[in-house]
Amino acid sequence: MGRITLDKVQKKFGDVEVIPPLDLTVEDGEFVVFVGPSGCGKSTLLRLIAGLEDVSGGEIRIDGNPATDLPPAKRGLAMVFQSYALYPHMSVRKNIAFPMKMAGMPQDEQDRRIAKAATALNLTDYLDRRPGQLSGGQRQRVAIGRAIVREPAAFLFDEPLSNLDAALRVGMRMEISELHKTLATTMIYVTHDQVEAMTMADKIVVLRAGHIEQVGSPLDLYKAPRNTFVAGFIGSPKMNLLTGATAQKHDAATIGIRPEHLDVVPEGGTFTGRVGVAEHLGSDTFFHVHIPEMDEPMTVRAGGEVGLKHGDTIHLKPQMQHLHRFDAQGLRIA
Ligand SMILES: Nc1ncnc2c1ncn2[C@@H]1O[C@H](COP(=O)(O)OP(=O)(O)OP(=O)(O)O)[C@@H](O)[C@H]1O
Repeated sequence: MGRITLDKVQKKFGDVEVIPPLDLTVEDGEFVVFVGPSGCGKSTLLRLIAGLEDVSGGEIRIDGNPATDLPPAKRGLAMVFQSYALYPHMSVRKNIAFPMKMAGMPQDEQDRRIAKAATALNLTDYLDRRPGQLSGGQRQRVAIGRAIVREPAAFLFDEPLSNLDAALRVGMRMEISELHKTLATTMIYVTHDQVEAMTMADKIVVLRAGHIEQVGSPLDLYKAPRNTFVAGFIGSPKMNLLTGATAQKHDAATIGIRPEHLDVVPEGGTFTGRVGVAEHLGSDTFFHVHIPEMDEPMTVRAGGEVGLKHGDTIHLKPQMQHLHRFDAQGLRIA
């Protein structure tokens, strides 16, 4: 079990309200990602759920039971931090066993759970090493192992991969997703990396200044962002947002078109501009295009290799079925 509900949960630090009253339900077994720019309150919200911060108002329930006033250890949740928080002088086995030892669990049960976690995390050959003899990715797996053996109702991850290099991040991302499928336990995961959010989440919660801007599946958010903030935040590279006469032509204050929904055409097209930067990746080509009537360069993602270079003229045709329209308040027009 691991259904978590937040009912008007609020957090103030002194006079500053970091999280205005907020409602959210995380269903049992769901993988939920909190995403948003730096300082939007992702970690604070996770720490409120964990019990590492006290709420200033509202109620937290775990599987229907009031948890707002429970200390962290009594909530049945396990938190995994970016900093690993391993004991350097203890072996991997002892690090993983630590919470079970503290709880006074019988040795044979401890051994069974360690063996199971080590198998799930490919750590069996490293159990007698110390953290200093492991790579960053292996250390993070030990930290996850220590969470698994507690058999928690939910795992809470606070930017667990941000200390790893890019290649390792991709590997660990997949390992955590696999682990979620194996364990089928609720996971709440904080990141500012929207690619992590898109690839791992069942449900993404987009936060801005402590407010929930939108909750939905990755594809819901990609296909129908509720406002210009979500439109600009989800998707990589970012959606192009155009205002002025171009938007007015479509009865909108702002229109959005994703880089992958602009076709490079030999002539004509809706927009004609000059290539600023061209990034040739082989699989894709990204162009940053200067269009005379626009303030900001437009980003274009062309599939495969397209042989245009800096200074060349480029003609672009938006795929009209993928145009997003927003009103003067930045809200999506249906
Ligand atoms: N202990 C504290 N005392 C005062 N203000 C705090 C405290 N902890 C966090 N804040 C403030 O609360 C806001 C939200 O912080 P939080 O760490 O939750 O953001 P975040 O979205 O996780 O950011 P990041 O992605 O940079 O880690 C920030 O403005 C931060 O300065």
